[in-house]
Amino acid sequence: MSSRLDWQSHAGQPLRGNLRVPGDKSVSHRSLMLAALAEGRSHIRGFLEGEDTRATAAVLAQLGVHIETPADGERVIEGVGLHGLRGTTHALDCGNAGTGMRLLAGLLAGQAFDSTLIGDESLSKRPMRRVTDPLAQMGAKIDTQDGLPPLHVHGGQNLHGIHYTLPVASAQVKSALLLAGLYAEGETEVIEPHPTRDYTERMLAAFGWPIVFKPGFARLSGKHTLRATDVDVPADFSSAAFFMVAASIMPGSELHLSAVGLNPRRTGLLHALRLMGADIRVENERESGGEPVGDLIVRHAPLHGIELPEALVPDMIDELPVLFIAAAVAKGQTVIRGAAELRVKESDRIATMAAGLRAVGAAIEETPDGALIQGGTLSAGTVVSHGDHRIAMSFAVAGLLAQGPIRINDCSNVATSFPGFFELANGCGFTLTQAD
Ligand SMILES: O=C(O)C1=C[C@@H](OP(=O)(O)O)[C@@H](O)[C@H](O)C1
Ligand SMILES: C=C(OP(=O)(O)O)C(=O)O
Repeated sequence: MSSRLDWQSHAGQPLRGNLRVPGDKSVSHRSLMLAALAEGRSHIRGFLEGEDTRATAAVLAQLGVHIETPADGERVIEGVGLHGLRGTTHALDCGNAGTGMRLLAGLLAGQAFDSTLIGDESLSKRPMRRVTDPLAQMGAKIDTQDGLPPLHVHGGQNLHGIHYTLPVASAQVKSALLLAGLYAEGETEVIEPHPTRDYTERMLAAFGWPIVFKPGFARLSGKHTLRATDVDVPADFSSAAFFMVAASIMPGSELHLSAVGLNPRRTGLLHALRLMGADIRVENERESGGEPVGDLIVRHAPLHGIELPEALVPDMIDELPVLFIAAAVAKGQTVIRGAAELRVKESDRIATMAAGLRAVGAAIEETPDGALIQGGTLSAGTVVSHGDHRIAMSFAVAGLLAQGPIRINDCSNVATSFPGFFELANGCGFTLTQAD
């Protein structure tokens, strides 16, 4: 658990530089899990050294997987095979990571042994029935505390495949079912009304598991074998997002962001910012480790408010907090709808952003599934992040343009997804300081 840390974000310089943000969190979690269950040795490069992904690595190590760290951002994993994990009576601590806990719930549902998954204060408040209900339909037995963690996963259950239509757009739920499906008799099919990130599907295919998938659909059957493979993790679009908004709003800026993952289910913010008038070019598009990547060149441009197309929301679910900042300094009004899922993230991100923006003088009206934001000038103020990494980094961006410093309480969880943000930001023109 990290200690309490507050930041102040002051007026910045025009942002300049060539940055590579850390590895993708979603891909890093999945690469650990699939490599652990594979036959043979996998080498992961570009691994996110964040607290969330390290927590997943520690859980797998507790389950008997040998994981080496030859260098920062690298892991070498000796796969134990589909049935080679060893049970432990110790609780498995997922830290702050919803992804870790929900995917592991699916993976552990198929084991011969019992396990208990726990998390930090924020994770302990996040809804788990979205995974435990469909897993129960597959024959899993998982006890919760009224739908919240800890999760006690009973081993030795015979799982069977189901055909399941997701009630909410969630790659975590889809992935939990597919991971349980590896252990199930028959076919597991997941249908998504709104397609979500397909890293689990792509990576299962790369590890040699037969799977059929297209946007909004995935189907696999159980009892095949995963074969070790090397994984190159792209830079995390969600981390790049803070710099995309920062360079867009800060006059005189030009930032180059290299090798950013551009999976189409992640790039909603790019489209939204362009609709607002942003000047973002994608260059050198290529494939790396089965994922599209590219370099982004972001120049300052005057932004105007938009009605955010609802169809973009699932493709930018983690980027909405920083879009709120872009909207708060844009010309005119921005309307965000269809984003109720934000209320069940590390904090209630609609409420937390609305309170934070009001604290720095912005005009924002909260709605059940979004917000109406009137662009204008931001003032000095103090913002409570509720220990939510994306809120903390979003207000660090806001401080660039505010008329006085913005104090951001409780920034230690930035290390869950973006270790080194503070230094990288200060290196390209931010003025972030640690507050007493
Ligand atoms: O599958 C994943 O890696 C993730 C899915 C999203 O969550 P939901 O599945 O709850 O939408 C996202 O918010 C999270 O940061 C990572
Ligand atoms: C919601 C997030 O992550 P998780 O669900 O894994 O905690 C996030 O990183 O913004």
